[in-house]
Amino acid sequence: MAAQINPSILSADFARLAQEARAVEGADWLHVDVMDNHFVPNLTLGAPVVEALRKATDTPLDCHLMIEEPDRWAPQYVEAGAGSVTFHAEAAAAPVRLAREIRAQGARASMALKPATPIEPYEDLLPELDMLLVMTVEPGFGGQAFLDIMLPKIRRTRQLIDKHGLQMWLQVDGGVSASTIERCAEAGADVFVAGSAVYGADDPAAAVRGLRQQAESAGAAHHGCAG
Ligand SMILES: O=C(CO)[C@@H](O)[C@H](O)COP(=O)(O)O
Repeated sequence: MAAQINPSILSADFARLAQEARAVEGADWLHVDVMDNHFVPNLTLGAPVVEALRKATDTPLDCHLMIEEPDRWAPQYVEAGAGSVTFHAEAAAAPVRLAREIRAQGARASMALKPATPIEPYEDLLPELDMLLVMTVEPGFGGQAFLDIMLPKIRRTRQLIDKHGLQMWLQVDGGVSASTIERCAEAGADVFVAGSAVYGADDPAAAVRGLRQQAESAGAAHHGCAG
């Protein structure tokens, strides 16, 4: 399977969300950043907007919950139409139970790690997940500079996924652009969230195609990314 490019609607025009969602048709998933002003210092949208987006586009929704108490709230996002739900390791009270609940509802279960959170304590949890998200900026805002220091963590996460023979996806998010995507792909990522690099481009759909091509040339399609 090819590398996946997930445009982040955090960089879109929130007054024109439906059109902005359709502007990136051809993307693999639409990345929806849910922020509660507690887990991160920013506030975006909730389940009713996810439900509206679901009706506005055929692109599946990849919801990244940057919220406290994901154990309580994540199921609402599956009900609203998310095809993938990512909760944060730092916020989940019972990550195994939560991942199982998301999967039982019929969505893909994913867990995110903030830059300072190591992957190693979560090794035994990986089989419960469909995707692991390594944040490459501090969560909260689009348009930040990519943290190169996260590349070794991406590599170590890829090694753990391969060690266990898992088919799960490895997503990166934050500062992913034409200048950084190849480094992420070489390190082992196969799902790429890009906000400003897509919505800041004159032609967002062409930006998605360009990023995908770069990621695949750098090796992202060879990491065992399975649909
Ligand atoms: O989750 C986040 C930020 O917390 C990201 O999804 C950003 O929205 C990505 O934006 P760029 O760094 O690509 O501009």
